[in-house]
Amino acid sequence: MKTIHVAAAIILDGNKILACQRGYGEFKGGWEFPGGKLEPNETAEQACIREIKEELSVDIEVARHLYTAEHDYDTFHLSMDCFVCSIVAGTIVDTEHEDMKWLPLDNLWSVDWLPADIKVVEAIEASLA
Ligand SMILES: Nc1nc2c([nH]c(=O)n2[C@H]2C[C@H](O)[C@@H](COP(=O)(O)OP(=O)(O)OP(=O)(O)O)O2)c(=O)[nH]1
Repeated sequence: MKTIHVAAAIILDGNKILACQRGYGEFKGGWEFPGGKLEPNETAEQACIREIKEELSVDIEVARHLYTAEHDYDTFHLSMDCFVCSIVAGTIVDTEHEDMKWLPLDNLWSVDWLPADIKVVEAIEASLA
């Protein structure tokens, strides 16, 4: 099975994190962390910063790597590096997602996360909540 490498941002603002709802494709309607696939010769951290700029139009700073989610979907294996980040410049303009929510750390299960994200949310609860 092919492996897809993705970098995702857990954007923290006070006691809230940003959750985004996919607007297209196979996982449309599911909730995720903003991010995307690594390009050749790019580190996961670089991909994370680039994707957030492309998707949300803001500059982020990466505080630390929190968790790598490994998940077998039907047609590919996902390896997703998740970084705790904060916005350092700009205002969010989201052109890509169906919806977006700032979720309080004590209410992270109020959206329907993509399968690979369940363990990420558990890791957030264990270390941030
Ligand atoms: N960005 C992101 N992707 C996730 C998460 N959880 C999860 O299973 N995925 C999956 C969905 C996609 O198959 C893949 C991410 O790829 P992507 O965001 O570039 O989405 P995509 O394949 O539709 O992008 P593209 O080829 O159209 O540029 O990882 C998550 O929390 N964030």
